[in-house]
Amino acid sequence: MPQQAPAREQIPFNRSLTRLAPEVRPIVPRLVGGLVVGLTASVLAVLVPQVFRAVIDALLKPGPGASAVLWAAVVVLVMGVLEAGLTFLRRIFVIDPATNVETSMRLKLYRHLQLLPVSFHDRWGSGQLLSRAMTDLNMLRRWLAFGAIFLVISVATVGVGIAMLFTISWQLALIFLAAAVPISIYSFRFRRQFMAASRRSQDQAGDLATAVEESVHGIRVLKAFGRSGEALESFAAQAEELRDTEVTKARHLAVFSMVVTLLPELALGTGLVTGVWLAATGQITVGALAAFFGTAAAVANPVEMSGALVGMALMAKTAIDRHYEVMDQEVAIADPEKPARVGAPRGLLMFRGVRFGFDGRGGPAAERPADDGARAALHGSPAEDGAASPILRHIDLELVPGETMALVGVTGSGKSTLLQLVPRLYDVTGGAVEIDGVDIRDLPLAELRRLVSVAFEDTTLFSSSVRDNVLLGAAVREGSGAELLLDEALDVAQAQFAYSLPDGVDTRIGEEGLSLSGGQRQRIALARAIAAKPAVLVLDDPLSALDVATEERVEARLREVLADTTTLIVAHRPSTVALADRVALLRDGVIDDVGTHAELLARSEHYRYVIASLDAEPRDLDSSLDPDDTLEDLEEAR
Ligand SMILES: Nc1ncnc2c1ncn2[C@@H]1O[C@H](COP(=O)(O)OP(=O)(O)OP(=O)(O)O)[C@@H](O)[C@H]1O
Repeated sequence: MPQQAPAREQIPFNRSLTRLAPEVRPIVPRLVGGLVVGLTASVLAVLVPQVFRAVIDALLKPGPGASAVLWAAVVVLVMGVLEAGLTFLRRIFVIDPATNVETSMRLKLYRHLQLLPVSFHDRWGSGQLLSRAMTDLNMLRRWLAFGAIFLVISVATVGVGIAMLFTISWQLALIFLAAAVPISIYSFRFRRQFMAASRRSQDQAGDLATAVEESVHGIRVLKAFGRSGEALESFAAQAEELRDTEVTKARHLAVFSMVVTLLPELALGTGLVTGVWLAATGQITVGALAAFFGTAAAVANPVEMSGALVGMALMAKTAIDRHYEVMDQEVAIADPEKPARVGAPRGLLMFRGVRFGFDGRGGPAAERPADDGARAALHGSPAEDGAASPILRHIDLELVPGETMALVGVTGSGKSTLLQLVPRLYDVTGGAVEIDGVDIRDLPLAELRRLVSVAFEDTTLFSSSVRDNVLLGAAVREGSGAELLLDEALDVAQAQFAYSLPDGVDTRIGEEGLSLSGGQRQRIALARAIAAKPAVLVLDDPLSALDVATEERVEARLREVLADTTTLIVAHRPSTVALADRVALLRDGVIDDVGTHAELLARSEHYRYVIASLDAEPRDLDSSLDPDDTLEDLEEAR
């Protein structure tokens, strides 16, 4: 299972917000518009008590007060309508742009995920990426459209309100202001606690999403081994952990909300007693007293909301941090600054002193290649020699154009790893892989991946038609040329079954479509590799799931294709070895020997051992390889 994302340093709030600046800049005018109308609506609400003050004071004065009441009613009505209209306008101003920011950030994240090397995806759980792409960005949108604006409006409303309170009575305003001191002190503690819990919960939600994804993917294994119960238990434990964190978060929020509700209420109570005394002693008018309570209530409202608003802001901050943790990951495998071209490809594939090792976290180990200092400087290869013991210590191998070479070695010797270096799924940590004499790191990635085509042992099909899956890497993907390519590829891979599917080659396969058998999937994947018409074909045991008869048919057709395509093929079966012109024996991180199957059988004890331990069938060993190799030879080697 991929590990969880590594823990990061605490990033100050303002620095997190600064990261968002380029995304938010284009929508600033709309946000400011939303803010202005929102503020105006809020200030109107704070001003309403001033009208009451005027009315009450007018009524209490001797003389006719009825017209004042009527006017006041009209003013309050107009203010109410205005406030409602402005609130509506605020939503119109901010919803669209906030959604645009969410979509644009999601697209950038997706694009970056596509660019990031396989080593990154080895390390990060899919749920962590899923939760960042969906939940975090959704939260950010809601904060931009509502939380951020309301936070500013609330602060401004409280500011204006307190200023109004001072115009009414400085004594009463001071009482109200006194409540702000403990609130401010407590808010620091709340911020720290809530931010930690929020980070924990968003990470745990990501892990939970990974768990769901893994168990859905592995549902057959879980069922077949009767381990659904254990899976549920482990999931329940993770879900429980998340629940605990959510409860902790809610508790912090509840305590803070209690403080910000209680203190203004206490201030109001104290203000009531003091206000009545001030009015009774003639220090303020009755109208002023009424206005004080109206204004204080208008101020208390945003203060009470501040718990939720601050909580939302902290969750949005966590979402920003989590987003940029991924966006900050270096695209270590990228196009070269000065790209080279191969011209008309011949398909000469060379491994020159290639070294490679994983760093224990799935990434390529950092090392400075002793034999390739200039290259290292050019490509910025990381330093720290010997960060991990290399799987490939020194690979020298040459495949001449059109040659088919089988790669054999004991399990775990690094065959698949070596193959993955050719399309640059991982970069060598020393030495170089070259195609037609050009270091593959000097080729634009698009060109390299046009030159090289792969079929992995573990086939991945996408949720789309057979046609789209097969033509995924093809130069032409529409029209009669594409149809010809498709027919040919399906024919070579013996995947004609695709025409008999419910909608023929338009049948949707993959995760959301029709389920195919392992052998059918492998043949579609093989057809995909063939349809790309590469100069170099890299096949990782592509026939392992086929039955004997189908394998024979695929091999017969594959030989024709392989005749003029340079092919490196990992072989786990003697019949696959039989496809090759030469065989390379991988042992202890080096190419131990290269030669024809017969030559290696004759001179390499280790080769005889490896061949004997392959998934041998009498048919394969007797007929597919070399007429001189007898089963007795192989049994002896075994
Ligand atoms: N992403 C990865 N992160 C860390 N180690 C890895 C990773 N992929 C492979 N390895 C390790 O590299 C070694 C070589 O693996 P590789 O899959 O290349 O072997 P192989 O020769 O193809 O094996 P097999 O014949 O069983 O398919 C193994 O020890 C494996 O555990």
